[in-house]
Amino acid sequence: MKLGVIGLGRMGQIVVDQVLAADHEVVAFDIDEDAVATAVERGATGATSIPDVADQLGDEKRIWLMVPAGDPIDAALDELEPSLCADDIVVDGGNSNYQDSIRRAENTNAAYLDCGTSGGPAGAELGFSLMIGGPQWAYDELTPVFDAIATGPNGHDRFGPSGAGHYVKMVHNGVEYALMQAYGEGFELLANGRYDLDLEAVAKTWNNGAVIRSWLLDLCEEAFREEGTDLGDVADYVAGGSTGTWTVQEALEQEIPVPLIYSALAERFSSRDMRFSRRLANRLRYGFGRHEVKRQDESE
Ligand SMILES: NC(=O)C1=CN([C@@H]2O[C@H](COP(=O)(O)OP(=O)(O)OC[C@H]3O[C@@H](n4cnc5c(N)ncnc54)[C@H](O)[C@@H]3O)[C@@H](O)[C@H]2O)C=CC1
Ligand SMILES: O=C(CO)[C@H](O)[C@H](O)COP(=O)(O)O
Repeated sequence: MKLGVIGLGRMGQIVVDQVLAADHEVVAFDIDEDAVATAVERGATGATSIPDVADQLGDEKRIWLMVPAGDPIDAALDELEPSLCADDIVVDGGNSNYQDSIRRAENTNAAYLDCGTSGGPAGAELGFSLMIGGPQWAYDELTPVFDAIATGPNGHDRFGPSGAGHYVKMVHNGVEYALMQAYGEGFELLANGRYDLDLEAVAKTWNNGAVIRSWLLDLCEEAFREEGTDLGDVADYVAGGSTGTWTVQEALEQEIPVPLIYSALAERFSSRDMRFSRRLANRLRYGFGRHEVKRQDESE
């Protein structure tokens, strides 16, 4: 199969590599010329623009978008649309909102597959886990490509019509937030608790047979090994947040309680600013109890 890959960043270059390794052809494009050059070095054919990708693919175009979620997806689709027809297939492998994916599927001439991708750049050697929504025929047609990019045939599935793939990935990310928060809280207690512990050794021991072993715990072990048991100068700041926000919004709409996921999201947000509510609580304790007001340079 000949696959067009648009977006050759951390994830897109892996898609290129895996598809080439499975003996398919790749036509690669990115707005960053260096990224295109890298893909060409690895065996892809470079394209100079999105319409050039479409031209090089000929009839029955199969195209994988791996650009950032949001406007870049719409911009890429706007450029592709004049070249697309009903026999073509476009996959969005990024972290798009499932509602955007439903809208895009309705507004394109091609079959549109929304594909949640998990595993991250660090998991590339194993292959990804792919959560897919959209027409069954398009999923069947692209199964050789999914087999190549995923861990194998068990590493991908179609979960329903348009939106289902990104919906499942949205909830996956909510679970990811909660797991990270749970590991974080456990290690925070150990770091400040009764014993002088080597946290890398704790993570390693837990990862060998413990109930809570996981890839995220592998990554905890790596973090303590590389940064030190006190995490060195790693900042108290967690970026991201969009997929967790969507998960919580959806849970509210469905009236499903997700307190762990919400707490993890709130912890992220509260890492970004000094919290007004905590500052007010600090001052109120003085108000009612004449407890000392901690000032900013002495808050540790
Ligand atoms: N990095 C990760 O761990 C994971 C990322 N994702 C999702 O995959 C998608 C891509 O993520 P990354 O590869 O990490 O991002 P990235 O920022 O490393 O790469 C994005 C690439 O898209 C290119 N690009 C942007 N607009 C473009 C356009 N209009 N036409 C062509 N190329 C364009 C950029 O130049 C860049 O090379 C995002 O939706 C992200 O949320 C999903 C799972 C894991
Ligand atoms: O999808 C992913 C992992 O599964 C991406 O790494 C994503 O960026 C994580 O979400 P956030 O940026 O909100 O932390």
